[in-house]
Amino acid sequence: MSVLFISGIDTDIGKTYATGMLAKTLMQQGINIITQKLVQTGVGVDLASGEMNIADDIVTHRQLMGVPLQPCDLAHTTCPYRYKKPASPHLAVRLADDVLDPDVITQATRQLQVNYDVVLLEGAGGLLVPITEQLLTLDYIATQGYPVVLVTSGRLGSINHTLLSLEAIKARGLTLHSVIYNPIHDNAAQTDTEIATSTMAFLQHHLQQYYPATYWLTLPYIKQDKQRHALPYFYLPNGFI
Ligand SMILES: Nc1ncnc2c1ncn2[C@@H]1O[C@H](COP(=O)(O)OP(=O)(O)OP(=O)(O)O)[C@@H](O)[C@H]1O
Ligand SMILES: C[C@H](N)[C@H](N)CCCCCC(=O)O
Ligand SMILES: [Mg+2]
Repeated sequence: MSVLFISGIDTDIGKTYATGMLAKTLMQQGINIITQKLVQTGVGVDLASGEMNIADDIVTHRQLMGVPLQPCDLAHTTCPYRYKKPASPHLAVRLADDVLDPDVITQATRQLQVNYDVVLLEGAGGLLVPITEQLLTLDYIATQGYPVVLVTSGRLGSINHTLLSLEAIKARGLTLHSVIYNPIHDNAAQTDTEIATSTMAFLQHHLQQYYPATYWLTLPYIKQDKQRHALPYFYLPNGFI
């Protein structure tokens, strides 16, 4: 499998951190890997050139990987579609008076595949986020047949969001490659730790029962200044890729 689609149960659930950490770990295992962002909203404009900046999530991926921005980043191949409004892509595209052509994204992925063995393609928000008025993220994944990695957490509400995402993936006949549990909400300030622990156990059990071939991974907590602190170890099961 050379393209994995990284989705999550919602926006801000940790897809970017999971994608960067996966890329870093697989890179350390000798895999020639790159990340891509489906479409980025909430992007700033470079004052000097007037051009849209490189996608924020791509910048974070490279920081986590510990590599500089690549030529394919500077050429925006890793995220051709970038928009100013921090909103659902279909709205951000409309407000920019633009048209998003999914074939452009597919061509960008194919171009990356020429130079890299694995592409991790991060979505925007969750699986049913519209990238155009007519096309949901999941519609796009289904046309490509990409296996899905789903990022979740232990915050109250995650069980429902996770199982709904699994139903949607199954309904399209797609492969659920793995579920990544992000412990970001596991401290008492964010949610009840008893709820987080129970949510994790419930989801793990559900996967063992109904998705025995799916990997379960736990993302480490990453200190905010990722460039100064050594990154924690991210355990990937044997045969993950
Ligand atoms: N494992 C983690 N360790 C530390 N901080 C985290 C972790 N996961 C997420 N965060 C924090 O939560 C924020 C949101 O996470 P992230 O940007 O990965 O979300 P996302 O799912 O990629 O959102 P989007 O839909 O906008 O792409 C991050 O900016 C970071 O501050
Ligand atoms: C701007 C934000 N951080 C994301 N990149 C976009 C999230 C879109 C969510 C749309 C929705 O589910 O209502
Ligand atoms: Mg992201």
